[in-house]
Amino acid sequence: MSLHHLSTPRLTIDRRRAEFADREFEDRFIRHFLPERNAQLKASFLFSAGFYVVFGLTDIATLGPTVTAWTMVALRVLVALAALCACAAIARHPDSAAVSIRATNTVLAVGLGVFPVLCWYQPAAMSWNLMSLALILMAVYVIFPNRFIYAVAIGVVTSAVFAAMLLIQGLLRMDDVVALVLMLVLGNALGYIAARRFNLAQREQFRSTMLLQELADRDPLTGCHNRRVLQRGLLDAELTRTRRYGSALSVILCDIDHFKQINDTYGHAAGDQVLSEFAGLLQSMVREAVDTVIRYGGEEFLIVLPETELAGAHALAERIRVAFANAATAAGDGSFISATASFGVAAVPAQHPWPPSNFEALVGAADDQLYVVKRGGRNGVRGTVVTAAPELRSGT
Ligand SMILES: Nc1nc2c(ncn2[C@@H]2O[C@H](COP(=O)(O)OP(=O)(O)OP(=O)(O)O)[C@@H](O)[C@H]2O)c(=O)[nH]1
Repeated sequence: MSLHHLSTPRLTIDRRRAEFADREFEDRFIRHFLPERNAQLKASFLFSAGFYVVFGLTDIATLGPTVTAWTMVALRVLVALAALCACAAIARHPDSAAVSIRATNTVLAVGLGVFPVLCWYQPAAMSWNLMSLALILMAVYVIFPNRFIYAVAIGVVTSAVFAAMLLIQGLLRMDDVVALVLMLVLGNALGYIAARRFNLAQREQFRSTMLLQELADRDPLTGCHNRRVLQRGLLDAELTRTRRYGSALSVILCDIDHFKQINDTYGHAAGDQVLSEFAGLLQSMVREAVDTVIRYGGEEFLIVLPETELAGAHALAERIRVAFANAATAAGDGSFISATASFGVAAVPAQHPWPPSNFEALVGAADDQLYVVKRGGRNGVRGTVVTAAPELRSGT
């Protein structure tokens, strides 16, 4: 789950390609719909495999039980096998968008590569076969989920191959050839329009959903993320990464000191101003697109620092502490408000043998450190490495 601002360029849809201009965001979109897409693909593969094989009966009926007819049936079975292998690949790699797209293109390439061979040997049925192709083209564009540009490339190349075949065979009258080629053009044009509209509409809907989610995940006063991102599993996902790859992870819990006094002295609006300047300072001092600042409580913020050891997190907290203590917020009446903040740091070191299994343990450890700083006079930083057993924690 990525939590970084959805900037306008990331959300731009390249209307020519009918996908997001930003590759990473497009991948996110594809991953979002991958389970649905794979289910549709499997159903389409199985349906087309059955259909392809059943139509072998027409080969036998047209050509009789000849070697050519049986070769055609064998080719049809080959296509069905390719479709079954694609289903198996998708089932084995349900999380891989690349496998899903490769499986689609392989089945389409095998199926549409075999089809001209079948048609070549049944010249008498060419008109019917070309009409079937026009319908198959619609499936290529709208039934098999694929990247729009791949669907267009497959549709156009297949149609060109058939047009060339008609001309090379030279069995049909020129006016029939023109009518059939026009039908293929129409099939491609309708498929193109339908697929483009569908791909654009799906992306526009996804963009709206992401923007709404972004709004719901943000605190309106400070622009920081709110606690919903923790409920949605941000920190748990980071902990999973830590467990899987042995990478370090730190959190800083920080709280403005005597904030109630600021409110009482200067008023709630000035308090809000101090809060949003503190949040702005936090956001400006962390790594963009890597760290996450969350408004954890009223005047309490949680900073999540992936791949950061205790020393690095402690140093960052200290830099923020000094910067905030030296800053002043302009109150509405022309006076300036100075404030300090306290920081509790908790870190899971790289290759930790027992990283915590949930974020509460990590945040709880940072909270304990923050509490000690508050009790010790505030305006300070204290950190700990999180161990499996709370009693083994060591303060720094
Ligand atoms: N202006 C403003 N005040 C808030 C907001 N959210 C919480 N507060 C206030 O923040 C204050 C927090 O007070 P306390 O929890 O007593 O903590 P404190 O005064 O900062 O004292 P220490 O944390 O012990 O240093 C309360 O008065 C809340 O009303 C907010 O969004 N805006």
